[in-house]
Amino acid sequence: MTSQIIPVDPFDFIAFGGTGDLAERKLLPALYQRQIAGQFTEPTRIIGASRSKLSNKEYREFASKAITEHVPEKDIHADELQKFLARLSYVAVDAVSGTGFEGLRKALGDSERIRVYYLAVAPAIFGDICLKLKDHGLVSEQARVVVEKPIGRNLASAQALNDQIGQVFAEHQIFRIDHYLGKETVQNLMALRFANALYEPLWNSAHIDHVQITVAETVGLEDRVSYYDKAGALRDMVQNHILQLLCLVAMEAPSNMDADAVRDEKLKVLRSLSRINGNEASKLTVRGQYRAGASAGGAVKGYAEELQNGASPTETFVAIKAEIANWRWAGVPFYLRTGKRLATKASEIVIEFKPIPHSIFGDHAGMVYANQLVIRLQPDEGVKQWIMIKDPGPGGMRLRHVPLDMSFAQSFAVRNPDAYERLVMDVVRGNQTLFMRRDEVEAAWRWIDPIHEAWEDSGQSPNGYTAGTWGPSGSIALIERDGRTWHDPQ
Ligand SMILES: NC(=O)C1=CN([C@@H]2O[C@H](COP(=O)(O)OP(=O)(O)OC[C@H]3O[C@@H](n4cnc5c(N)ncnc54)[C@H](OP(=O)(O)O)[C@@H]3O)[C@@H](O)[C@H]2O)C=CC1
Ligand SMILES: O=C1O[C@H](COP(=O)(O)O)[C@@H](O)[C@H](O)[C@H]1O
Repeated sequence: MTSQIIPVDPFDFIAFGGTGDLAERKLLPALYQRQIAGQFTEPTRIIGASRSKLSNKEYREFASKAITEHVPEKDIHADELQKFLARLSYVAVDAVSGTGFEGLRKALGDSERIRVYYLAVAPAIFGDICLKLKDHGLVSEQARVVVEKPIGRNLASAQALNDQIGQVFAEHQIFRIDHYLGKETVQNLMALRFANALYEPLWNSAHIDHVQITVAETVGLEDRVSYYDKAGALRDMVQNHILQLLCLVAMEAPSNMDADAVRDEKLKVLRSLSRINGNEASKLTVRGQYRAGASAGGAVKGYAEELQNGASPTETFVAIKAEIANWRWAGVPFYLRTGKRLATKASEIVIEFKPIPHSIFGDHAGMVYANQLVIRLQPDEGVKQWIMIKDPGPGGMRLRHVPLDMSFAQSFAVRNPDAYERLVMDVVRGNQTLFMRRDEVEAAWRWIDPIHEAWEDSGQSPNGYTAGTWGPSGSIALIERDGRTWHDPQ
């Protein structure tokens, strides 16, 4: 099966932070993949911009290495790589002092082409870059700016950051990226819900018992100590990725796929989340921090040991029982959990339907399990609808719980593009459907901030958990005291 590639108009892609980790591991490989997929039209250019004094040749060497290391070998073709490198140039700029912006203006010239300013830099300098772009006359109507998470560390700082960016770019030019929205199965969740008549009549509190969202990672701190220790799992993963997933599960059908139609519906969900205040935080949330243990077959250090400077109150795991106070979802818990150094790397959404009201099969037929819809985001993207069937063959009526399995890799022989590939092309097209609007980001912080405040006020530390497990025992208690169980991804 082939997928249809729709070429985009020629564009200039300016990667601020073009020498950083994100550019190396994600942006340059994603742009290369879109080129070999045939999505570029000419003349498309990519300009790296950061403080290091590099020549064009040296930046091309950096990009060549990034692509060789982060693109699968089968996709590396010498002629395509040369063609890609020929698009690249580099300008040394310092966003704080402002040096180099004149050079950037010269490199861009007077073209009317689409300009994508991708801010792959620390949020502290987003405002500086935007203002300097404006001062140098580099913000045309065709310009877009892409900002990475985290947008702030609480509501006040997010508002300040949004104000700074908003002084220079109009909201329709601002692309707040959440790479989870570019994942294939996340978009498929919308197709599943809104392109099928089957689920919608059941998609409410009359038929759904609860929802689980698990985003589990096996990695630890990696080399992101300075960022992660100030952020923690709630800010790093829940405020953005997990709440976005929750929105897509819980939102009403938008009237169409236009950006604002979709974002209006997500915003209503965020605003309907029941606040978790001081007293409730100890009952409805669990924090953890990994201790030494085993991961991917080897011994790994605990978080505090990795930090080197000792103890830290930062959580590397969080589980939350969330409620959405509206007609569709009242009384349906959404259990959310994410953590580093867990038993496996996997992300899943589980929709558990209510059990049948009465079993007619008697004691010998075996258990009757509730139907579950399991949406697997990664790895092995796909959807499984668990149902009860009769165990095949003679010997009476015995029941079995089996999945109707739609694994995308098996069903479709097409390459599954990385989230950044899809999202970067959407920026060029000017399609904001899969990007967060200012009010969404701020509504998410309004829900997150009281949880943080409650944790700080409690003076308690996160509970320890052994690396390579499913988090602290309190997380299991959080769901089991409601008579339910976590569905641990395999
Ligand atoms: N890495 C990842 O996987 C993810 C990153 N993000 C976000 O992306 C952004 C970038 O992260 P990451 O790539 O990891 O960070 P890095 O620290 O690896 O890179 C930062 C980049 O910014 C440049 N830079 C720093 N100061 C200035 C300045 N004053 N003027 C111009 N350029 C500057 C650096 O180059 P130089 O020193 O040469 O100036 C470098 O290229 C952050 O906001 C991060 O939170 C979000 C999700 C995932
Ligand atoms: O944004 C982030 O996401 C990654 C996990 O992304 P995934 O696509 O590998 O699931 C996480 O490791 C990182 O801490 C966070 O900043």
